[in-house]
Amino acid sequence: MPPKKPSGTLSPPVIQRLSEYLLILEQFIAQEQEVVSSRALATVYGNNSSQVRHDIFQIEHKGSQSHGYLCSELIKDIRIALNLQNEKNLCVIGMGNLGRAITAHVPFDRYGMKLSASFDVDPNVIGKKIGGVEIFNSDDMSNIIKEQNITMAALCVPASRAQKTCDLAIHAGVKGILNYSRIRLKVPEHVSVHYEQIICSFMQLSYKCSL
Ligand SMILES: NC(=O)c1ccc[n+]([C@@H]2O[C@H](COP(=O)([O-])OP(=O)(O)OC[C@H]3O[C@@H](n4cnc5c(N)ncnc54)[C@H](O)[C@@H]3O)[C@@H](O)[C@H]2O)c1
Repeated sequence: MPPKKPSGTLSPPVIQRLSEYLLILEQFIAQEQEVVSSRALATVYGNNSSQVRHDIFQIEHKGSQSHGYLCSELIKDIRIALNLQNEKNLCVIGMGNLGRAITAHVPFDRYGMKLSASFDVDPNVIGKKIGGVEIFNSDDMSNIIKEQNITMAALCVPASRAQKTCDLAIHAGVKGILNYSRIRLKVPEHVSVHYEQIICSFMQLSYKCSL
């Protein structure tokens, strides 16, 4: 049977909460807790039960609210809703400190993604493997992205190289970019960019701590 497709379009905040519920539900399972109420999930997540119920309602989960949700079934439906059933290939571009850390430590394979290649320009690292993933020469990026049907990239190059690298990756077929460099990227409409700046999270925390 072909894998089930996600049911519709979810908003970015709902997608973010669902992905975090998924991690919490996995912790419940690890602690051998089979059933969870919306209130318990909300308490751990830090929102309220009506928000949790509303989010779960959007993924057409058939579980019962009155007796709690079966964690394993809810995990299954969240994975379908987030389209984690169909494996997507991704790459890391720029294998310096950050690129190496992502390659070695992010558990992509548990969430329907395969880190199939990484790229750099430094001859000292090209040809090596980190976490079983080969570092290819950036000059070959276009061909390898096409050959391996890579649709997502983590961009970990210096800011001065980010736009050009991003353009090359998109031209080869990448549709989603997680951009760690500090510049805002210009991309065509069909491409999604997410920006990750750890320092911005600290700035937000710093602001809250100074109130
Ligand atoms: N978002 C965050 O929270 C965060 C945190 C740390 C660093 N950064 C940013 O991430 C990027 C990487 O940081 P880092 O500490 O790993 O730097 P780094 O200098 O250790 O690594 C950069 C790597 O990119 C490679 N590179 C340069 N041009 C390239 C190209 N055209 N194609 C492929 N590889 C290329 C370099 O050879 C090097 O290996 C920088 O832009 C940095 O500012 C962001």
